[in-house]
Amino acid sequence: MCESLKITVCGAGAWGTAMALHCERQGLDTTLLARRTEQARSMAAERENKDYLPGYAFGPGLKVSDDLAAALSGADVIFMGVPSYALRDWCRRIARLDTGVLKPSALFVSLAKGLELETQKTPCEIIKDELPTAIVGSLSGPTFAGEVAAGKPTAMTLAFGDCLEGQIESLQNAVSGPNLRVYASRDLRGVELGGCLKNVYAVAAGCCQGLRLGDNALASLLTRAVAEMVRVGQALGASLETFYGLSGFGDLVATCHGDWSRNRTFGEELASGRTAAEIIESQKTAVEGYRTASAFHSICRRDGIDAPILDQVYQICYEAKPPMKALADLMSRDLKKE
Ligand SMILES: NC(=O)C1=CN([C@@H]2O[C@H](COP(=O)(O)OP(=O)(O)OC[C@H]3O[C@@H](n4cnc5c(N)ncnc54)[C@H](O)[C@@H]3O)[C@@H](O)[C@H]2O)C=CC1
Ligand SMILES: O=C(CO)COP(=O)(O)O
Repeated sequence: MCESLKITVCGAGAWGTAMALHCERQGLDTTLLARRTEQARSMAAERENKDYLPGYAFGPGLKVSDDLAAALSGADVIFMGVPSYALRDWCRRIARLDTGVLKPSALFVSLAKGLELETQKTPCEIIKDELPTAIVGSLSGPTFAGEVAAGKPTAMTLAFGDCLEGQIESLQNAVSGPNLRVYASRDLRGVELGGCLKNVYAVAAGCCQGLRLGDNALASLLTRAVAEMVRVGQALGASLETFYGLSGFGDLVATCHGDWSRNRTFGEELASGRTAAEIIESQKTAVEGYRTASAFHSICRRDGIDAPILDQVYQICYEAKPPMKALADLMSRDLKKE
């Protein structure tokens, strides 16, 4: 059953590439689909993604393409490995394909961890907007691309709201192997929100580390971030337990500590005095926490959700508030019960 699954990974950034490498090693019929022809050509020639994930050779069975229709034709599982801000464009291109290219039973699995700035929608909501009949889910957790590409042990959560139990199980089995263990969840909203929220808290953690505030400060920040994550997530319809799982607490810990994290590094650079816009403009890799902080800020203001850490990250990113002043404001709020 697993060996017959046809997988297409849309987006040849670091994470899409790592997932494609993993699926190929699982023996799945896997195609990595790039948006740009020149990138597809260089990956096919070099058998490596030198732009976004250098140093990890493609397995012999991994196919590379820039042909949307050919790559998606007959696919059982379509991983959307693109940043949230590029997802709607990808979905619109897919929606324009001829009828019959996509299998009606195809599963669309988002790998993205960010909210759309303008609509404040999650990646799966964006996919549903553009492809209303698609069956959508999310695969999330503490999963730095380089470690998955290297085959280091990893665990993650696969969430679907509306597909058949057998379909989830089949994908869970197909993707799980000796180095990757996939848990299943029905709380799609919680899994998506956890992945989006942790990227904003990773920016705060980076500020904390950049300012050399110490281990006590970082531990306190992460603990209060979990409390805030639960409060925001529950207000938006997610289940509490999900935030204590791999896609919530698990990814928060990884992203706030890991040297790999672009969001955490972005926070460190903010602490060094650079402005958010300047840092974002100077790099081509995704820092989802930047736009996502603004999207959550709008949601929390609209719905009256108390989220002081998100609010301070927003002010640092968009109102040029010095991180040290943000810390002072967090510390001087009214005292509370834990
Ligand atoms: N890198 C990682 O370790 C992990 C990343 N993720 C998530 O996966 C998603 C993709 O991230 P990465 O693969 O790391 O990205 P990346 O930073 O490696 O690459 C950016 C990708 O976005 C594409 N892109 C940039 N601007 C675009 C635009 N305007 N229109 C269309 N495409 C554009 C680039 O061509 C490239 O494929 C993000 O939501 C990220 O949070 C999730 C888990 C792990
Ligand atoms: O989501 C990730 C790890 O799980 C990657 O985090 P960054 O986008 O901060 O690098």
